[in-house]
Amino acid sequence: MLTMKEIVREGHPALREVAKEVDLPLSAENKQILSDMLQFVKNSQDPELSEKYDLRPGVGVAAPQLGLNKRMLAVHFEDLKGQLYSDGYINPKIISHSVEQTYISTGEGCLSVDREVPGIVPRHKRITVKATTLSGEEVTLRLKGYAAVVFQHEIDHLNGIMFYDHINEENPLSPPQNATPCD
Ligand SMILES: O=C(O)C[C@@H](Cc1ccccc1)[C@H](O)SCc1ccccc1
Ligand code: NI
Repeated sequence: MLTMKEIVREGHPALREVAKEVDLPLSAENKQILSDMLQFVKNSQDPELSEKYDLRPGVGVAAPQLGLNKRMLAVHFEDLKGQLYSDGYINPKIISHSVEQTYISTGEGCLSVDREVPGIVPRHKRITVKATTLSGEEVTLRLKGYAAVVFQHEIDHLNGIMFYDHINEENPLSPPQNATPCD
């Protein structure tokens, strides 16, 4: 099973690379990797397992955080309306997004960043994502608010972008124009 030992930390080159598209259908190896990533996120939210294996709670993880140059990510979370998002996604692509922005009022963290980085992280409020799921289904996701933020955070990892790259250096705590909090 994956633990925090497998998560690379800021400074590791994998976090600043643009990850390569993954061949489909998934090889057995890539299917196992993505399945392990999804299980890791689920385990990180389990009180007993997270304590037993010292897992930091997370709602998603991207393959570059395991040092893997692959466009794969896994998420497991409920949005603020209780809709569950729990799957692995391959070659996700944001095909459209709103001009309107959103943000988490308390800022963002990252499993690959072992420090607090205060600041508002502006994100698109609505995004449409095309991807292939762990089971091989081609899907189009229309995401808004918190779900849109989670997917943008993870897709950023596939493009070598860290959440703090989006924080306004002069006014880190000031919400951007045309933006409303998602929480
Ligand atoms: O490092 C990662 O990619 C996982 C992040 C994803 C994330 C961070 C901030 C906002 C949205 C997604 C971890 O989930 S950070 C820890 C965390 C745990 C619960 C809720 C939000 C963030
Ligand atoms: Ni992250």
